[in-house]
Amino acid sequence: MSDKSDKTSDKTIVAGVSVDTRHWIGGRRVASAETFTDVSPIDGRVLGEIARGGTAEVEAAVAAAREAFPAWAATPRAERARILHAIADGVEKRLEELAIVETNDNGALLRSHRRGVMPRVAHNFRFFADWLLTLEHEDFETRGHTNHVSWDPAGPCVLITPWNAPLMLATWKVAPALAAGNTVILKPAEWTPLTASLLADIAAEAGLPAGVLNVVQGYGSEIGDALTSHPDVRRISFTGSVPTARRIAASAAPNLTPLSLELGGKSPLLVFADADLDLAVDLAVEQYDNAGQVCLAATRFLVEESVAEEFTRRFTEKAGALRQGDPRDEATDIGPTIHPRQLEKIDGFVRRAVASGARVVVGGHRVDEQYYAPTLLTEVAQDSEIVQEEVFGPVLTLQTFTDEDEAVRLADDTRFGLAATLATGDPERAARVAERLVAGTVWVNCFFVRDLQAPFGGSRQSGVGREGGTWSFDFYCDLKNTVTAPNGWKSHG
Ligand SMILES: NC(=O)C1=CN([C@@H]2O[C@H](COP(=O)(O)OP(=O)(O)OC[C@H]3O[C@@H](n4cnc5c(N)ncnc54)[C@H](O)[C@@H]3O)[C@@H](O)[C@H]2O)C=CC1
Ligand SMILES: O=C(O)/C=C/C=C(\O)C(=O)O
Repeated sequence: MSDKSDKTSDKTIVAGVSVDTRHWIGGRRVASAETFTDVSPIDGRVLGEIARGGTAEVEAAVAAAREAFPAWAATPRAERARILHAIADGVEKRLEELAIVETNDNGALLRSHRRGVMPRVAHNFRFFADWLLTLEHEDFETRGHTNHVSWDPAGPCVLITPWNAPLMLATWKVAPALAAGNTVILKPAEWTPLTASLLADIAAEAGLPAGVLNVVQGYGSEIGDALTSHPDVRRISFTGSVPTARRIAASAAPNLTPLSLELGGKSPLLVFADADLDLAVDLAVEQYDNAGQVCLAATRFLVEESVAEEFTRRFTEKAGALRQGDPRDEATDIGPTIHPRQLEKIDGFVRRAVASGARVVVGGHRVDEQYYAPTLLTEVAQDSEIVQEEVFGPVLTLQTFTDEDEAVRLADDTRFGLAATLATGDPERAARVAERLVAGTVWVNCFFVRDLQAPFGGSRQSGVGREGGTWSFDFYCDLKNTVTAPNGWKSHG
């Protein structure tokens, strides 16, 4: 680790935007002796050489977060909220830059970043700033004693985030952690390190004190183990894969550091014969969003047998009209996968499925080493790998069912439980089925309607805990109940 805070060579220019490639620790830019290469999934072009952190950078970042904690925790809520709104202002001011850098870094559609994702980044800060100010628990009495519940800041929080929606998912965690009065060490995914660095600039410009937000860059376990096993870390929030979550849980276990885990899914889309079939097909085609690299994606279509043929016909027609290509082009519907390694993984899933009897209805092949054709497979067994495991690419399966019980049985028969989507014209059926499904979120005749007030997370191996609204504050705070004797002085109740 070395301090090279004056060197302009520690910046890279991405689509005309200057991005610092060093860590952000204690309000200073910090370089590492080693770097890693960040490439664009659009065309494999090198975007920059990024500081490759390890134990020394983690020690420095945790120390900075620990030092900054008491003052930030003591900062009045209204002032914390004001600074979070100023960060949101900064995000909105630089929205176009953030959108173009993110698209170059993770390959998701520029039009989505401009119009959907980056506005949500700003909203994450505004929402949690405002929610903080409403956070009250009514005092209540126990045999004349008053119970007062408070949300106390917990301390330094480690936030580890993935590449599929880098800044959106990072700020989902950063905003409530900061609002709660904690300090943060953010580690973005090594495939998408850039917008986290821009966030550090924006936060500093907004007046966030040094050390309150730290950004460390580096490879998964190379830097991750030091972060997650650190005894001074009070919370760990992680979004990513199940194997990494297991490793993080093991690393955090000796300190009993509380964890929030938002993991993968294998969510179903249930289409009943009484559904509006055009709506069902629209919902189905949406599952190719972000080239299928969305944890919430309903990747398993379960369609009532009597409408399966017509559903498949309409889906095939609609999917065939999708335009795959450069995500910077406004006309593109599906961009690249994040990395050739991810594409290899996707292709492996499809080849193994076909070898074991799956029939390709749509796609089923790579376009080149970055782009995978949107794919639909049918004639897949419930216990097959392609039905049970998360692919995280534009690969969907279709199975049929004959009645509601079978639909629910198939829907619930994986180790995941993140989300489920229903298409039905019968509100009573919707209520009945929703109640029986194991899922953190159920959408009825809609998809991806998200509200930060709602609890968000997964059941079974899709996660541990919920974030969103008050649930975020429950996680990022040490809840305390202060019991006061009648008249404020009598003891033992
Ligand atoms: N939101 C989601 O549900 C996501 C799910 N995935 C799933 O995971 C699969 C693999 O993708 P990866 O990028 O390899 O996911 P991953 O779970 O390995 O990476 C996510 C984050 O964890 C970090 N990380 C990795 N090892 C760590 C460790 N030992 N300690 C602390 N942090 C660590 C990474 O650097 C990254 O920031 C995907 O194919 C997909 O199935 C991936 C990204 C997001
Ligand atoms: O957009 C959201 O609210 C949540 C998105 C979550 C994912 O896409 C993910 O973790 O993969």
